Amino acid sequence: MKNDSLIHWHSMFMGVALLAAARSKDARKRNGACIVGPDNKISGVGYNGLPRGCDDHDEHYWQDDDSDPLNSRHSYIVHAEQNAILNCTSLPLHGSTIYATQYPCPRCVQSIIQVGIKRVVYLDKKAHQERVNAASEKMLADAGVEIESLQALQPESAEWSAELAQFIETSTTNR
Ligand SMILES: O=c1[nH]c(=O)n([C@H]2C[C@H](O)[C@@H](COP(=O)(O)O)O2)cc1CO
Ligand SMILES: [Zn+2]
Repeated sequence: MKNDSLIHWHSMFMGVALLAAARSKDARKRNGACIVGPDNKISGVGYNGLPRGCDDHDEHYWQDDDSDPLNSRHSYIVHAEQNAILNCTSLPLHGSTIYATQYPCPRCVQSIIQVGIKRVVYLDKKAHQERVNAASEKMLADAGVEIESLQALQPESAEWSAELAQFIETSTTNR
């Protein structure tokens, strides 16, 4: 008998992004991203973390001094969206959609545009990063890349994703 009880495509792809986020070692924020082709095939997944070979246990990488690039975590962490692009298993990414757990920063937006991704679907948007988000938004608009919140696109998927995020948050303890 056929089972009609299944999740929406948007839930699946944001769910994959959230599962990837659960692998992140960043105690401040765990982000994930999933790139999907027009045929609903996943071509790349990533989460925020240090480049390969850089030791996660080296506290130097996680320092918070933004006045000194050598001692700032921002010099070292590869963003989730960037990792999803770098990890992609099929090219080109023209016409793809990227599902991101967070509204992408301008640097990631540059890469998103340059590889030909045509749509961004995000889960959360940090209100206090209004100016940064506006910079991302301007580039995306000028480049003709659509950006929409999962909440606006598919409210049920957004609700489902928020529950999954909560479950991951409470159930991941270094396993
Ligand atoms: O778009 C993003 N994608 C992404 O993976 N991140 C990562 C970088 C850091 O590891 C973590 C927290 O970012 P921040 O320190 O900029 O608040 O989330 C952060 C952003 C937004 O800045
Ligand atoms: Zn970014």
